Amino acid sequence: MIRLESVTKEYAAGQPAVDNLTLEAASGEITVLVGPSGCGKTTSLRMINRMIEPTSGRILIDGQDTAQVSAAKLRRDIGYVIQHAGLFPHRTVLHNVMTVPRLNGWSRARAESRAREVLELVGLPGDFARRYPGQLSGGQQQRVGVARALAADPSVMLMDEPFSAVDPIAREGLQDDILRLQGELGTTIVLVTHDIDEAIKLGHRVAVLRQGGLLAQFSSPADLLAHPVDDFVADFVGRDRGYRALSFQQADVPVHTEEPVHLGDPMQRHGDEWLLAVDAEGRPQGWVVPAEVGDAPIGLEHLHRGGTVAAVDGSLRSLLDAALSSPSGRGVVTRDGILAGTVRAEEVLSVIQSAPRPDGTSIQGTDGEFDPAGSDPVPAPDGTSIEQERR
Ligand SMILES: Nc1ncnc2c1ncn2[C@@H]1O[C@H](COP(=O)(O)OP(=O)(O)OP(=O)(O)O)[C@@H](O)[C@H]1O
Repeated sequence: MIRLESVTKEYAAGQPAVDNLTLEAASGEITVLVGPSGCGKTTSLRMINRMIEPTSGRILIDGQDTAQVSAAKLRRDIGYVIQHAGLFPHRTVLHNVMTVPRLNGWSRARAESRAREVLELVGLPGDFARRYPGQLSGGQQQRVGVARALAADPSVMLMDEPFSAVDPIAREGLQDDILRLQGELGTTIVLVTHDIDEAIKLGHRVAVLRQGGLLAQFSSPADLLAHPVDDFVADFVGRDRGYRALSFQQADVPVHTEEPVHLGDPMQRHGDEWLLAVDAEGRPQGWVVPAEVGDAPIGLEHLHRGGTVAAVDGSLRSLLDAALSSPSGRGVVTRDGILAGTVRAEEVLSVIQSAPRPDGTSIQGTDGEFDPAGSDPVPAPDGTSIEQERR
C-alpha cells in the first residue's frame, strides 16, 4: 500500500501545488489521480518516487517511509511510464527495455530474456526488439514504455498520462492491455490522467483533485458517478453519469431465443423482418432483411452492421446499448463470442428499475420520475418506436 500522509508541496512559498493530501493507494489496485490542468496530479505522483520532494508530510510504501530510502533505489524499484514513452532514441527497443534490469545488476543474458518476455506480454512481436523508437508508432512506443517499466518486475508502477498522446483507438487497446496486465500481475498502479472516462474505466479507486492540489473526492468509480460530493465533482464527472453508471451494474436480463440465418446459405425466408446472420461458428455478423437478399446466398454485402453486441453477463449499459443500437430492436448477446440470444430494451429498463444500485438503493420507490414500464414505447430517433421497429 502507498500512503500519502498530509503531503504538501510548495514550489513558491505560500502557494501549495499539493495541499495537505492524505490518500491510500491499495496494493494490487489501480488508483487514478484525475483533475483539471494544474491541480497537482503530476506533482503528487512524482513525490511517490521522490522525483519531487514534498515540502512537508510523509509517503510510506508498505509501511516504509520513502524519505529513508535512497531516491535512486526507489526510482529503480518503481516502474514509471510517461506520456510519449520517454524512450532513448538511440537505443533499440530491446536495449531500452533492458535498461533497468541492467542498472539493477542483472547479467546481460538474464536482462535480455526478461526484456523479450515483457515485450511479448505487452503484445509486441519479437522482430520489434531490433527496431529503434523512431521506427514505431506512438501506440507501439507507449507499449515499449510499459514493457520497460515492467522489466524489473516492480510491485509498484506510476503512470503519468500514459495514453494521452496516442489516437483514441490505440488508446482503448492500451487501456485494455493495462487492465489485463494489472489483473495478471497484481501490480499496484497509480495513474494520472485528465480524462475522467479513462479514470472511470481504469480505476479501482479514483481521486479527483481540484485547483491548489486539494482532494475533492476519493471513491470507487461507481460511487463517483452516483454520488459526486459537490458541484465541482459533478461538473467534472460530467453529463450522462446516470447512464454511464450502468457500466458497473450487472443483473440477469431475459434472453430470448433468436433463430439466425447463416452467411453463405440461400435465403429461404421472405418479407421485411430483420433476421440475424451468423457465421459457421455461430458468431453474429449483422442483420439482414430477406426482401433485400432475394434468392441469392446471404453475403457480406447484405449485412446491416449498426448494432453493438453485448456479452450475456455484460453490464446493464452494454445490454441496453445492444438493444437500442440494433436495427431490429433486438439486442444481440453472446457467450464467448457465440450467439446466445437477444434482449429487449424495455426488459433491460425494467431490470434497471428494480436492480439495486451501487449505493444499495433501487430506482423503484423513488419519486417516480422514471417509469419505463408504465410509459409509452420508447421513440426511436426516426420517430418510430422500438415496439414498432421490432415487428
Ligand atoms: N517545477 C515547478 N516550479 C514551479 N511551479 C511548478 C513546477 N511544477 C509544477 N508547478 C506548478 O504546480 C501546479 C501543479 O502542477 P502539476 O504539474 O502537478 O499539475 P497537473 O495537475 O499534473 O497538471 P497538468 O494536467 O496540466 O499536467 C501548477 O500550478 C504548476 O504550474
